[in-house]
Amino acid sequence: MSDKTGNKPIDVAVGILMKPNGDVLLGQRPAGKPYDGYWEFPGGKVETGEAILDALKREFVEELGVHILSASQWCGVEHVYEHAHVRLHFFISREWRGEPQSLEGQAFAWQGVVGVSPLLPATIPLLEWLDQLRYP
Ligand SMILES: Nc1nc2c([nH]c(=O)n2[C@@H]2O[C@H](COP(=O)(O)OP(=O)(O)OP(=O)(O)O)[C@@H](O)[C@H]2O)c(=O)[nH]1
Repeated sequence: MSDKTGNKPIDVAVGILMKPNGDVLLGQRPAGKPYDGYWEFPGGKVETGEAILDALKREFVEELGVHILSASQWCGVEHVYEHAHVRLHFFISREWRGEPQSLEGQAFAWQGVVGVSPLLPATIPLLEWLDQLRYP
């Protein structure tokens, strides 16, 4: 659905890498992007004609040098920011190849109980759902 300004949502593929102990990987948005310095799960915009899972895999290689081997679609969230109307497609991956590297100069951190802050507003509600999944 379009928002009040008639803008169509932008699809964004977002990945939650989850270790066997439940730790998840967060990254900090680099300088120059909207909400720079905010923490998020890695990912990015889906390109025209691209499958969402392919976008997820591409972003992880570009940003972190990580090859996602399998991922399951988890949930979707829509959010209207002042800069964009986004439709976030969250995936959970427990199988990947490679150690995350900071290829775009961003900070990243493995977190159990997520303690990094601030988080992107649309991502905040996810943490409670994620904890229900990780620590039932
Ligand atoms: N990756 C990611 N993006 C999120 C999350 N939560 C959330 O609201 N977003 C929003 O989704 C959009 C992602 O776009 P982006 O600017 O990071 O995408 P990109 O890497 O393709 O950027 P580019 O425009 O520089 O190519 C942003 O508007 C961001 O605010 C999240 O947890 N992870």
